[in-house]
Amino acid sequence: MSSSLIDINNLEIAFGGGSVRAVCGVSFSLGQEKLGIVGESGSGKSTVGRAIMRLLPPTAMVSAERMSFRDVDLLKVDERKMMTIRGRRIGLILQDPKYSLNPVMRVGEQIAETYRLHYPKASAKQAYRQTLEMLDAVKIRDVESVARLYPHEISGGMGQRVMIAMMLIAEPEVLIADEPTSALDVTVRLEILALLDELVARRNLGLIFISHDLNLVRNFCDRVLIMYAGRVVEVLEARDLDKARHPYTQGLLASLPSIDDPPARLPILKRDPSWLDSKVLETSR
Ligand SMILES: Nc1ncnc2c1ncn2[C@@H]1O[C@H](COP(=O)(O)OP(=O)(O)OP(=O)(O)O)[C@@H](O)[C@H]1O
Repeated sequence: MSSSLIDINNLEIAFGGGSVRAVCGVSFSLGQEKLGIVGESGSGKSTVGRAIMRLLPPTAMVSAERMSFRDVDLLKVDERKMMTIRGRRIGLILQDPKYSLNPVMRVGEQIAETYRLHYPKASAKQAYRQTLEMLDAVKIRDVESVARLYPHEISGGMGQRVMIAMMLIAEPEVLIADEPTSALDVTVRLEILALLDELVARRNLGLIFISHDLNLVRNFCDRVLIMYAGRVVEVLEARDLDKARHPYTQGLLASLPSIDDPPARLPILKRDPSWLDSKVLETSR
């Protein structure tokens, strides 16, 4: 068995009876690391994440030479077994906690309910104690007061902390975070990133961090996968991004605005049809 948490080889995903090729020949593996997947809107990042969680609609046509989590074949596993993996061994964090929290239930009750779902033998008192502990683990102060609030009474950053707390209850091995900080302002974003960073390190998790923000990913992740039109065009250690060889990655880097040296005009990203057939450029680890 390989030491990877997730192993994907030649993943193809199409919609519309094959007319929309959303993901074409994507291969990568994830260890206990922070792997960023970066690309523009529509490049297929979220589709890859949802395929791993087996959350694509039935109309999606999915094939791969391999798509596994540990020793589980994600191409063949049935829905019953998948329910023991999804949200338990692989956690998902989405952009906006507003849509994931129940608006008419207090935050603490929602966490306690999740706890009792995972640990059905736990008493109400135990679940409440764990709820406060989870809120504390995601660095919320005055946990008892926060537990009594409704989702509309908490800020976006606090909502994201609550979602992370709920997801940690099951002690997952892999986290997939799809634009988890895009709805947050800059300071709160940094706090949530620091929290994720600490949790990944302390719990030895593997993190797939999906984002359109190359600057953020280069500072936060260990390794970066650049996607263009459903394909992985380049894989790099985050610290080596300046050595990117693919013209698309180079174009993305050149279009990042700089505070120190603002260009008079940001360059327009040029695209080349030959990129659709080019080999993945990979810097060896
Ligand atoms: N359920 C679906 N039915 C049809 N096409 C879909 C479906 N889901 C995704 N697609 C198509 O697959 C392609 C990839 O979409 P995806 O959402 O993965 O891109 P993305 O890189 O995550 O973009 P964004 O950053 O905007 O979320 C797009 O062309 C999209 O329109």
